[in-house]
Amino acid sequence: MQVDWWSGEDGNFFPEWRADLAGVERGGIRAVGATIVVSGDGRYFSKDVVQIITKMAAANGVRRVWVGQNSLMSTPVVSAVIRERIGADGSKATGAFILTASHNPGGPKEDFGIKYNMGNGGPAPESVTDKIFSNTTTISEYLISEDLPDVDISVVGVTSFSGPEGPFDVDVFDSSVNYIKLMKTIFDFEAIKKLLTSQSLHSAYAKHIFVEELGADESSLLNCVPKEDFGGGHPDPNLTYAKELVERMGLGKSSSNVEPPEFGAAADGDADRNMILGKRFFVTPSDSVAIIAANAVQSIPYFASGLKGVARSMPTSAALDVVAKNLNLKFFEVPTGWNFFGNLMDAGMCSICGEESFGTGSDHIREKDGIWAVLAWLSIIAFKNKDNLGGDKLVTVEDIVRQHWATYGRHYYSRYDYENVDAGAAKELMANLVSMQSSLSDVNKLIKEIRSDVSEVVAAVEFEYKDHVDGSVSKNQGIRYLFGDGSRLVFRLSGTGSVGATIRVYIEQYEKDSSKTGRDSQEALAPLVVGIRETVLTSSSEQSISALPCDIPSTIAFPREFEGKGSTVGLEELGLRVALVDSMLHKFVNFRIEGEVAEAVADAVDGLGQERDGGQSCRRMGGVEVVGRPPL
Ligand SMILES: O=P(O)(O)OC[C@H]1O[C@H](O)[C@H](O)[C@@H](O)[C@@H]1O
Repeated sequence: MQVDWWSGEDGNFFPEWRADLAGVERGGIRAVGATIVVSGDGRYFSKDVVQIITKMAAANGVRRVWVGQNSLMSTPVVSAVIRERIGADGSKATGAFILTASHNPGGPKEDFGIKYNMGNGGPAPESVTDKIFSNTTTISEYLISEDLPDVDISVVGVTSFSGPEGPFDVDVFDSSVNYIKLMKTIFDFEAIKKLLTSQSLHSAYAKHIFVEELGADESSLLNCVPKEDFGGGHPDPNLTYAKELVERMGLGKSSSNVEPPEFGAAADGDADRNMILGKRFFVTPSDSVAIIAANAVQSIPYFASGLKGVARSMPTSAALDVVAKNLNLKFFEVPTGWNFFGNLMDAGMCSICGEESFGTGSDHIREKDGIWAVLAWLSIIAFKNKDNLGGDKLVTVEDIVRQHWATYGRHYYSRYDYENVDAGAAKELMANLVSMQSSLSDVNKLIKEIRSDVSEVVAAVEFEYKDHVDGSVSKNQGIRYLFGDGSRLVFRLSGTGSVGATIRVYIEQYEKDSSKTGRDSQEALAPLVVGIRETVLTSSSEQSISALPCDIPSTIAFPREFEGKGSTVGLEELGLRVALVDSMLHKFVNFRIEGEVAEAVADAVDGLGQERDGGQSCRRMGGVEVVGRPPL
């Protein structure tokens, strides 16, 4: 379709701005003549924003805007489109505006966000985002072609305009085609097709890939029709928010007679994060990337000739490090944020990477990729069962994880989040933790007084990263306390929290003895948790302590790992341990303990006072609030 959109009265539309734009780079991103992708997870406001950005692009001399049909394009697909798609006129994308607030809820009263991805398909690096931010502090005017008509983005096709900045095209297309083509070059779809009997998935692309391409039953898909408000749900793929899936997989509280499927997975709003589940079994993201790396060469055709290297973000558990060491692979530890992996991949140094925040991916694109992670897991399961399909007993997700622990050892792992903390006080708390680096003997004395069975802190360091490729340095990336037995405690300030500050505490302990790798995470980590919480409290001033949330209780990122029927830990014992740990912390803050363990805690420490809250099972004991959801 050809449209003449410009209706400037004197034929001289914003001439001074045009002159300014000729050859100018804005924030390091060249606008004139560019081809930009604009799309996202389809959340509320996306369709309006597509039209606004298109009009601004036209006014800024952009040559083409590529839009996913109905404004839909997941973050990994955007990355693939930037890297792989060639327009009808031979054009390639310059960069992309991704309209999403990722794993945060959507809707008229919820979140909206815009991310910018670069020409390599990856997120903009700090140098660019810093520049964008600094421009926002000085901007005094912006260009927009308000008379450019809206484009119907529900219909696939190119609309060409001619206007004062020259020709301008809006190309609306179905992005799943490019992505599926790419996935077929990576995975053995036939092998996965043979395997698929039942699974549960969440993604706009799920139907096309898993039902149409791989033959899965449509009833195995949950929430796969994009909605502007995600149906009122919270799109973070974790055990707390993917409630329906968690129930279906036998990890919830309801005792349904229906046998759960062998495999379940979830993605977030823009399908870059993923959660992998087996029947009554949760795979931590840190284990997931390690297991994919350990099995990739045999199970995934794309990696058949070997891995260039592997990488994880700093707070992610060291499970991947052990795989790298055993398989003699190059290994990198980078700060939190996917852009750090991109540089390594562009330089051919890394094939597979992952983060504890439910991100897993490879160098096929420059973003984390939820569907890729699901296909990777299905490929591993298909490979492990290749001589066994139709047999009585499938090698399951749980079998694969337990085999992995038996071979490489297990990293028990938990993350605690303190949300909505006063930003100044959070900074102070972090500064105190940094200053404690110089008094390790005091820290050790303190910990030993509380628990003699915790090994010594041998180093406390603030993580700083020098990029292996461009030499840039990223400072203040979190504080690590490293223990003699390989355990780690990490403190970092979240970069994505939306109110005040969020402090994250990551707790990790390595167990090599295969007879001990089957324990419950909370039981295994209990001594360490006691040590660290007391350490935090001692390091903190009155001000930062009181800034830790009281009204809004701290949340816990990973619900307690369920061990299925054969739980090795008595809830009562576990409850007492948790109570011990928390009684130390809640001297100062309300700490929320939830779910089965919460009940056990409540029973164990009953008598300290209890209340009912809004019909929900809830008791308060001193500062501890107990509600009916699973903890860690
Ligand atoms: O800073 P946090 O809140 O811990 O979030 C960290 C995460 O933020 C975003 O989702 C990035 O894409 C991830 O790469 C990163 O891991």
